[in-house]
Parts: sequence; structure tokens; C-alpha cells
Amino acid sequence: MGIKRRKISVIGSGFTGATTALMVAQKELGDVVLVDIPNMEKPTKGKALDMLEASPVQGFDANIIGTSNYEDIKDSDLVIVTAGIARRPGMSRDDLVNTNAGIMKSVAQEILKHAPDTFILVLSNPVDAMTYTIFKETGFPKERVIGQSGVLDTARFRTFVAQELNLSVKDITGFVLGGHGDDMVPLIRYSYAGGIPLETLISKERLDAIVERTRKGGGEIVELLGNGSAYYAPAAALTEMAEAILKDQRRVLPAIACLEGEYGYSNLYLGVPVVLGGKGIEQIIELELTEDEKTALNKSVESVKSVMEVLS
Ligand SMILES: NC(=O)C1=CN([C@@H]2O[C@H](COP(=O)(O)OP(=O)(O)OC[C@H]3O[C@@H](n4cnc5c(N)ncnc54)[C@H](O)[C@@H]3O)[C@@H](O)[C@H]2O)C=CC1
Ligand SMILES: O=C([O-])CC(=O)C(=O)O
Repeated sequence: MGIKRRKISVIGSGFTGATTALMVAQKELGDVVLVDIPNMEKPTKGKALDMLEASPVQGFDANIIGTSNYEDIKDSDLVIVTAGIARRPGMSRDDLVNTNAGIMKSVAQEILKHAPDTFILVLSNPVDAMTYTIFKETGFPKERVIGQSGVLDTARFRTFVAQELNLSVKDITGFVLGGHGDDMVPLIRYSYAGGIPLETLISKERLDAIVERTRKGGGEIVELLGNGSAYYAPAAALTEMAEAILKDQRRVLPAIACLEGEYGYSNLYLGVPVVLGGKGIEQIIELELTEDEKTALNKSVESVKSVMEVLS
């Protein structure tokens, strides 16, 4: 008996998985199990040990292990899924769908077998469709299967706005709705600098340019890196969501949630504002949308659905 530390399993020890493992450990959200395929077992163990050896210097208490044995995820409080292939220059996220759907199915079976009571955060792309796949394959309640896109997309938007206004990123808030693709819908009307509407601070032309850069933000990093996609900001986004769940913070964050009538859509996982806490997705917040915003959201939904059709 006694009080036990939380356990967080990160599936995939590549760029995003390893970075996420380090960030959640640095925040002392719990002990970390980093999982990859048998071929990758040695480097996965090596990364975990290397991170653990950073802990005395940085002063965090968290055990970190690397493994290719899914039994090690037993009793996880949270499983973060980053397994799969990432895109390279010239590719869209949707090009990853067939390979990653196969990987999601096998990962879902392992989670179901070894950690049936856990929460799941999905990162693998195309993430709206992959979150839906994990939901279907595990049969978990919808509030326990959550995808990450909006925290990252909003973080990019906030970064660009802070640069434009030469203000602290801390004072910039925003909301990005819809699928995690180039049709995502940054909601300017709900975006502020220190409580002041952005529309009163930045010209329409400059705001349009920021929205466009946000939509293509993932691709911008892919072009710069040349051999993969973003991982620092995605890992930071996953860590914020993990903290909201594990500390029952009831944060208001954008997340990929299962819609059953909300915003007029059903049987679909899509990025929307939610309350994220100890029960997972505790509420989906429905914002009033203008006709233009509804049209933009609909376009984004059509993109997500066309990817999901490939899977059915
Ligand atoms: N939703 C989002 O905002 C973002 C999504 N992503 C997506 O996250 C995914 C991972 O990206 P990276 O970490 O950069 O890729 P990566 O290639 O560096 O790492 C992926 C890892 O998954 C492992 N893997 C494959 N099958 C597995 C299985 N069955 N079990 C355990 N591990 C398995 C691979 O061996 C590899 O080590 C990609 O699909 C990428 O597109 C990346 C950034 C942001
Ligand atoms: O762009 C990619 O392929 C990875 C991703 O989802 C992002 O960085 O937003």
C-alpha cells in the first residue's frame, strides 16, 4: 500500500516521443515508460537512460525506462501515442494514413490488453483520423481518447502574434478549430492580447498572413528540417494536455474530441475547445460561429472525412 507515482507510457521513441518523455519527466508528472518496436529496443533503452541521467542535474524525480515489451505499460494512468511515420518535404499529413492506421490498430490492441483503464492522448498523423481509429479499435469511452492538434496550432498562432506585436507570448491567447490540416480554422474573434481583441491591434492584411502561416506551420518546419517534422512544440503541447488530465486541472484547451452532434457533426473526431481534466474530456464547448467561420469549419471537416473514407 501507500501512495504511488503516476505512470505515463509514451508509444514511439522517435523525435516526438523521446522529447515528450523528457518533458513530462522534467515536470514530474510521473514515471515514464518509453516504448518502441523490437528493432528499436536498444536505442530506446539508451534514450531513456540518457534522460534519467539528466535527472540529478535538473533535479527531477521520475523513473524513465525504455522497452519494446508492451507488458511494461501495465497500469499506465496515461498512454501517449506518437508511433508511426512522419512526413518529409513534399508530403501531406494525409499521405501517412495507410501506414499509420495499421500501426494505430496494433498499438490499440496492446493498450486494450495491458492498460484497459488508461487515458489515451494521440499525436500520430493524420491525427484526427488516427484518434478516431484508436477510439474505434480500443472501444474506450470517448472522453478517454483525445487527440492533440489545437494546443500546437494555437501555440504557433500565439508565437506569430507575439512577434508581430513585440509582446510577451504569455499575454496572447487564441483558438484554432477544426482538423489538423491546412484548412484548420484559427478564430480571430476569440483571440486576444492581454484581453484586448487582436482585431483592434493588427491590420486585417497582417492577421490574414498570420492565419495563413499558422495553417501551414507544420509544413514550414518540415521544409526546414528536411528529415522529419516538428517535435519540440508538439511535445510541449502533449505535456500541457497530460498535465491537465493527471492533475485534474479542468483546463480550457483545444483538443481533438469525439463529436456527437456538437457543431452539427457526428461520428467524427475533430479539434474543438474542451474542458480537459481528471475525467479526460469533461465538456465540449460550443462557440457561436459566423457564417464565414461555419463555412471554413465545414471545409476542414470535409478534409478530415475524406481521409477517414480511405480507412473505411
Ligand atoms: N498531431 C500533431 O500535432 C503532430 C503529429 N506528429 C506525428 O507524430 C508521429 C511521430 O512523429 P516523430 O516522432 O517525429 O516520428 P519518428 O519517426 O521520429 O518516430 C516514430 C517512432 O514510432 C515507432 N513505431 C512505429 N511503429 C510502432 C509500434 N507499433 N509501436 C511502437 N513504436 C512504433 C518508430 O520505430 C519510430 O521510432 C508522426 O505521424 C507525425 O506526423 C508530429 C508532430 C505533431
Ligand atoms: O506537420 C507535420 O507533419 C507534423 C505536424 O502535424 C505539425 O507539426 O503540425
